[in-house]
Amino acid sequence: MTSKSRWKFLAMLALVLVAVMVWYSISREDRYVELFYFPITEKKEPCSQGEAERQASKIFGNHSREKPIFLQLKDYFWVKTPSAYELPFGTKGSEDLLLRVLAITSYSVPESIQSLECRRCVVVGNGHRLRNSSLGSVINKYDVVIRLNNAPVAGYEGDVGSKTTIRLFYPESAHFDPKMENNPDTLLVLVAFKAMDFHWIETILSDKKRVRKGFWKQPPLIWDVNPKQIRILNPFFMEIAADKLLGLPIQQPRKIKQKPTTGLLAITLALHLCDLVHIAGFGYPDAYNKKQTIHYYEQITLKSMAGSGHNVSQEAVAIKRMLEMGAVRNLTYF
Ligand SMILES: CC(=O)N[C@H]1[C@H]([C@H](O)[C@H](O)CO)O[C@](OP(=O)(O)OC[C@H]2O[C@@H](n3ccc(N)nc3=O)[C@H](O)[C@@H]2O)(C(=O)O)C[C@@H]1O
Ligand SMILES: CC(=O)N[C@@H]1[C@@H](O)[C@H](O[C@@H]2O[C@H](CO)[C@H](O)[C@H](O)[C@H]2O)[C@@H](CO)O[C@H]1O
Repeated sequence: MTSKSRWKFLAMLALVLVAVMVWYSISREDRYVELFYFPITEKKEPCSQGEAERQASKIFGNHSREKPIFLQLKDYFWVKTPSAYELPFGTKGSEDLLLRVLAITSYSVPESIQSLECRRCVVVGNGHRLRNSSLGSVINKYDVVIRLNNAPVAGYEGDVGSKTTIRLFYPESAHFDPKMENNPDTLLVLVAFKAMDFHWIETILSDKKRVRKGFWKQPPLIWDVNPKQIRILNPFFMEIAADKLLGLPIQQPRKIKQKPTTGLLAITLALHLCDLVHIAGFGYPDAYNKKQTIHYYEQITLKSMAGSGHNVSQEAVAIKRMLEMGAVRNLTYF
């Protein structure tokens, strides 16, 4: 081989190598390397009482832990607790509807959670990263498993587990067959975004005439749940997720409503309820990755989220910050 053709050969080799590297990085779900991933052991994680509280106080301030997780009748019946903001950041203007809902639901944190010496929690996001993760048995080992919206477990147990301690939802995200996707004692926690969300749960639980208008997607008209399972999330957590994690304005013009995703809200909640907070299934593809499906259970892309009022890149920054400071740990990659 002459020296000229040797150089040609080496240049070709380098080109092929670069092409393979580019192909590899594009074929990945997105361009993040496996940052903030920790290997999973079969043992229960060591749990330090008060750890999440210490971390939460750094992010949300010292007094956020004093807030009740769920709204209580006594705060709206005898004493009319004033709220500075309207839904979804407060209850201002929705008190009457809320009062009727609180009269037929409950607010207690179940004894099974109260009695734990140290609360190990995992928040399971709906992200595609859970697919083929085989994390099911790991997820089932946590004391509290928090799930979101209509994310299924049936048929996905190997990847996402089958235990659901808490599920956050709103009418448009309620699963039509709640018995199939939850356990008999799962707490179904309503995240209210508008007064109609209180009205919907009232009509369901009291079997009153359903209202079809006022929702961006038709919620269930019949919903087979036990009222004892229902809780109403304190909108305070939506307020601090928006303010302290995303720096969003709380008072916004009616049309442009920026708000945290339900997953970010769930992490905020977990940092107030738990001693240890792990997450799994969080992280969106990059915006240019238009064909990548976002859920572990259905084929939809980022396009479906246009008009949702979420800024997923800003949320990724907030989650990375929490991972870096050790407030939460990640079972999948980010
Ligand atoms: C069309 C639409 O409005 N989609 C919204 C859906 C939809 O309403 C429900 O799935 C019910 O069908 O709900 C949302 O979210 P969604 O139900 O998709 O996902 C729940 C939470 O998981 C985290 N997630 C999800 C996918 C992904 N690739 N990475 C993630 O990190 C997010 O934190 C997300 O909140 C929602 O409530 O936040 C936000 C989505 O914008
Ligand atoms: C004013 C109004 O109803 N806006 C709707 C948004 O709330 C809704 O976003 C969705 O609103 C939900 C609350 O109802 C959750 O925040 C969810 O994460 C978010 O995606 C989008 C969905 O495509 O449709 C608009 O018409």
